[in-house]
Amino acid sequence: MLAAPSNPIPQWPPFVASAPGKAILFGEHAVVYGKAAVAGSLSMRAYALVTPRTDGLMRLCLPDIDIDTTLGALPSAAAIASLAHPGDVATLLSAALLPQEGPGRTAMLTFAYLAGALLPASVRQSGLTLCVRSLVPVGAGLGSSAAFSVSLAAALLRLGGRVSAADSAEERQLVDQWAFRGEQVAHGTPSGIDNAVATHGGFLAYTRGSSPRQLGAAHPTRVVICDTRVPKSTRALVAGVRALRDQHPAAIDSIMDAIGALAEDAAQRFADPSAERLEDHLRGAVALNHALLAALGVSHPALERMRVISAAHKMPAKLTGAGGGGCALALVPQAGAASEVAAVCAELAAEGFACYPTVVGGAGIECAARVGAESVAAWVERVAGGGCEDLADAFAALSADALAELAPPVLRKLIH
Ligand SMILES: Nc1ncnc2c1ncn2[C@@H]1O[C@H](COP(=O)(O)OP(=O)(O)OP(=O)(O)O)[C@@H](O)[C@H]1O
Ligand SMILES: C[C@@](O)(CCO)CC(=O)[O-]
Repeated sequence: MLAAPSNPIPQWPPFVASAPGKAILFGEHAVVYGKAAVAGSLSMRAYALVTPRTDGLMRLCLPDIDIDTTLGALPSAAAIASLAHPGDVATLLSAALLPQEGPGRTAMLTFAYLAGALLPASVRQSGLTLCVRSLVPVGAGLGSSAAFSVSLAAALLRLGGRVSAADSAEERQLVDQWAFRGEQVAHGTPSGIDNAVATHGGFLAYTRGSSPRQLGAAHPTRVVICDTRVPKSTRALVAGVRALRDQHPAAIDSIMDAIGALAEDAAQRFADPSAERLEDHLRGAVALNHALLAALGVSHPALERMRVISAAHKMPAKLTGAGGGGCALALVPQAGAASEVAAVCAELAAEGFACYPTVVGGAGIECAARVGAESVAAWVERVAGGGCEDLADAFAALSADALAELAPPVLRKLIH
């Protein structure tokens, strides 16, 4: 068990912990079976604003999923430590407090687990408001749950005095470990790749059970992420692949080996100083990886339609995440014109898909009580137009464009 909370911050100003979504470039599903996967962080991020209270309440304000609620007593750290699996946290809470099912239930359980384990007594007594806003679409295969868990774990660890800016290797490792437990609450048996990318940022090669490896010079890669808006369940898709493997073990294991080989090869090539050579390689490998995933039964007609459209614009694409709907990513040639990206997005939008032209390979977790020269509180008040009674309410109402201003400066340079 990880060490108990220590050295709490006695008085604290509002601060924001933010973590990115992820796109898996190679290796989804095979990673569950011990193969390598390569993933990168997105410029789309979750932002958790934490503000102090004095009434002892825990307010959880999650406007993206229509939750604004106040939790009474949290489970004790000892009760959390005694659980056989983080997902059992529901047994420590009153059923009347929780929605029966859905994103709200999962998010509240994740919060109860991490806050119960990590919040020091002083903050439990005084209370807090947590408001999470995210530009990562929920449940689309872009790691919204990991972005949520990582920003939450970092915020709570900071309140316990165990993390400050979350910028050292030690602090990041701690955030990653706790965020993984948050992911276990949400997903049962996740591989850990999503929380590793959301914590460390850049590009990572990951094999279950080993520490993630940061990759090479990591040329930031232009992509179009396309959300087919077809709902999917990661848990059900992973279970479906397992059932297929039970029926055809040798064949499915060969597919897993092939996917793993593509990921390993790509991981090596990320060290290539030539962005052109890397791009050439990735374009072929992406198409091949998608074909193998389709053989596992995790594609969907909407994903195939997306691939046809993007291929016509010379942008090879693959599903990213669990598949079964959700998202695909198309590689944009580094020399591709903005008009070509706009054209492919317009065609995809005409199919009812949501498009996000973005960059893979940006920053990981960040924790800060300042935005440039301003305090977080002053920044929220100014951007919200001033006169806010409640900082969390103002934050909840900010536009997506305003939120994007909170992205780390390095990332903002890449996006614009
Ligand atoms: N903006 C948010 N506010 C609150 N909770 C969130 C938010 N975004 C994600 N979550 C939490 O994450 C869960 C979504 O997890 P899910 O695995 O379905 O999607 P994903 O992480 O986007 O996809 P994948 O795991 O395939 O990448 C939600 O049910 C909720 O608990
Ligand atoms: C499908 C999967 O490989 C990726 C989901 O983003 C599941 C996992 O790794 O936990």
